[in-house]
Amino acid sequence: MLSKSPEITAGVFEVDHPLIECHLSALRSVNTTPLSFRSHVRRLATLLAYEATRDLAVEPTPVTTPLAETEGGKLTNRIGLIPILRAGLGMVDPVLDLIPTAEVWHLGLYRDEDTAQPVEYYSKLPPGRPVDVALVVDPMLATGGSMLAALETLEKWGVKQLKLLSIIASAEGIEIVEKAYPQAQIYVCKIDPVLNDVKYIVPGLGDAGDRIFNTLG
Ligand SMILES: O=P(O)(O)OC[C@H]1O[C@H](OP(=O)(O)OP(=O)(O)O)[C@H](O)[C@@H]1O
Ligand SMILES: O=c1cc[nH]c(=O)[nH]1
Ligand SMILES: [Mg+2]
Repeated sequence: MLSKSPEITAGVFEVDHPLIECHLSALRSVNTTPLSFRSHVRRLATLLAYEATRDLAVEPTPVTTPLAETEGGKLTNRIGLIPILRAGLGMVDPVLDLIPTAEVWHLGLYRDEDTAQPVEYYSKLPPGRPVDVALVVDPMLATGGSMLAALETLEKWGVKQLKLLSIIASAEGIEIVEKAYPQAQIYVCKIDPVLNDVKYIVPGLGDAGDRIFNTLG
């Protein structure tokens, strides 16, 4: 009999792994083309998702192999994959490859360039039918404003378990989100030390959405 209900620990997890280190370096580089930028985002999202899904509940399920009956496992809960548009879209396919049964619910938020405040422009969550576990994906967590706005929407929807996946977060953004949502699990590849005067993460990687979609101008 499988016994797979690992303990759920809230907090911030900076995932330390040689492959993350290498792909993140390539992602940061100003010389990385949009084509490789997208592929490094996908690889990093896969590695983050592997860590972030470690404690998902699994229930036993019978499997018939060509040779015998055996016992396998299947995910117990409804999993929602929540990309914050636009940049979060770059992390959807790799996570969906790992969890093909996940429901994808998009949240449209952009950061006003002058105020750095989040502006919501898309949300179509069906009232009364929240997922059990939300994996919120956005490569960048800078001031934390966009993530906080997304979490507020998901909390109102009724989601109980919140898992946030960002490739780079700023130290101050993470502190703000952790304080507001101490029950959330936050998975990041790297916590960078500062925001500059226009609230970009330094050293960071620039504007993730523009680099994914080749809209730097
Ligand atoms: O923590 P914050 O200070 O809120 O900043 C982070 C947000 O900014 C970026 O999105 P952006 O507003 O550039 O939109 P885009 O994905 O459409 O480019 C990023 O992908 C986050 O959503
Ligand atoms: O450094 C940052 C901050 C916000 N959004 C980004 O894409 N990058
Ligand atoms: Mg952007």
